[in-house]
Amino acid sequence: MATWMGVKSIENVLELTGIYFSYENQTVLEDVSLSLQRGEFLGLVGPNGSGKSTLLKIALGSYRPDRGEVRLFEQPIRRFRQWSRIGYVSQKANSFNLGFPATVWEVVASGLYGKMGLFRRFNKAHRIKVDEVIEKVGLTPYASRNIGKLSGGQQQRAFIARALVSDPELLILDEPTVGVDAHSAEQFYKLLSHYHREQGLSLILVTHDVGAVTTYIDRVACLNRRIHFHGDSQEFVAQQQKILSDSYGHEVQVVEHDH
Ligand SMILES: Nc1ncnc2c1ncn2[C@@H]1O[C@H](COP(=O)(O)OP(=O)(O)OP(=O)(O)O)[C@@H](O)[C@H]1O
Repeated sequence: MATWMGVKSIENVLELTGIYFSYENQTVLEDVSLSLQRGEFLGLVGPNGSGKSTLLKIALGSYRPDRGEVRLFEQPIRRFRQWSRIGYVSQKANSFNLGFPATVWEVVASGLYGKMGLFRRFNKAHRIKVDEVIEKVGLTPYASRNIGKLSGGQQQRAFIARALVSDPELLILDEPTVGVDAHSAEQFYKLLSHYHREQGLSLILVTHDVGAVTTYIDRVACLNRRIHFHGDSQEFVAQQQKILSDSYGHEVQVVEHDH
């Protein structure tokens, strides 16, 4: 973290400024600015097709915006090289190829490749790390099982473990609880909350589960082509019907989590 005369300045792990993006002739993002400070847990909500996944892909450098600037860990994205500081779990993890011949352990261990260089030889410390993360996500009994033989929720936990095994500072999750039952989703939010609180992990969670947003998350951004709200989750809760009807264009029923 940058310091000047002993005063800690706040570090943005992600900063998007004035982003515009179109697919062929469809404008998907218009003047979107959003930032995430170190240690923040941001929920990104918005209706289907509102540009959430596109925005994440821009943040991760997969797409280049038509206009605007992306900064990661205070560096312009074109100069950023430390990709192992960022973990990403895409929506596609939900539709993983069930025939893929790898065990849970191997899938999780593959998350270390980025840090290991060319020869990819696991030493004892690597193996301990993989075992630890598998235990944290509650998959120890399934470690040697083929990933395709797990339930959707268990597979999802394996993909989170793969993203966490390299100790990222920022974790980006695109709708990780789709197709996961309510109890598993709750466990999953608790796990994220643990990493957030205990290890200061910065998180962006794309979700349609507005109830989770209000329970576990510090800040909320509501996107529908433009940012319709960006602020504290308390403030979001206080005004959520208005914010959601502005951005979704209709009344939204909010399911409260029971805490
Ligand atoms: N590769 C693509 N080519 C053309 N159009 C696309 C492409 N990907 C997404 N779109 C369109 O861009 C818009 C934004 O899509 P995006 O996936 O970013 O939305 P989203 O908010 O993540 O949606 P959801 O909540 O349904 O996952 C949608 O209208 C979508 O149809």
